[in-house]
Amino acid sequence: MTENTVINLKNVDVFQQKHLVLSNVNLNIDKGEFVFLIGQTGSGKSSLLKIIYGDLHIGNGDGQIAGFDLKKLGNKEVPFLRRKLGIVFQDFQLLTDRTVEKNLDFVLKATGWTDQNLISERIKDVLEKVGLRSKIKKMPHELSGGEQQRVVIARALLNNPEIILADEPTGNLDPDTSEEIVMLLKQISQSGTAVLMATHDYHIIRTFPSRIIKCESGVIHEDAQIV
Ligand SMILES: Nc1ncnc2c1ncn2[C@@H]1O[C@H](COP(=O)(O)OP(=O)(O)OP(=O)(O)O)[C@@H](O)[C@H]1O
Repeated sequence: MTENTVINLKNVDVFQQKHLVLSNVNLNIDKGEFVFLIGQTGSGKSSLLKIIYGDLHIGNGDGQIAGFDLKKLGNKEVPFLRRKLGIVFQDFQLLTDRTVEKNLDFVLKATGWTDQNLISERIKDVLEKVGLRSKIKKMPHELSGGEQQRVVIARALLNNPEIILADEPTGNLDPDTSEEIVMLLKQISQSGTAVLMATHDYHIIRTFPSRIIKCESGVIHEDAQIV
């Protein structure tokens, strides 16, 4: 572990209730790294992400995530850990009853922002980053699937996260749009945010050669080869 480490898991056992999903997980991810997380359905990818964002408690082992010690993480600290993380899922989970701007405004206010000028600036900044500045007043249903996913990525960037966790972020998108989303996540990683992306999409993995971690038979392997 160095000063650049943002995810460090040591000898971690991942449980779903009493079921041991992954044992003895050792994983180190640095600032700015882009990492694919692969493995068959049920192999433990989402469970591993849940450990990282504090949704599952670690049993055995140790974990440091963006400066938080998972062993000492109580329910009260979880929201503070989540502010260091941007979470992007397959189903877009935008609030459907309000505009893009109001979706982002809601998250900033919920995470303690109060100055309306700073809020407006931040919303414009993140929309600029994802190429959607002109869609600020649109409702989610007026956007394509790819655009909605970009808004979700913009939302994940609001609090300048150290890590983006993406669980099948291209699962509902066509191949070209999927490539655009992954290109955007790659760009984000190049500006210093680590990205850990769970995917089943081998076309994407081949198109964007990156570090790969595979969940298989209850353990993780580093740098699995994709044929
Ligand atoms: N809430 C839960 N309670 C009990 N067992 C669970 C729960 N969630 C997942 N599991 C089990 O944990 C194992 C790992 O599931 P997980 O969702 O992490 O796999 P995954 O690799 O993300 O799969 P997928 O690619 O289908 O999303 C599976 O055997 C699953 O049945």
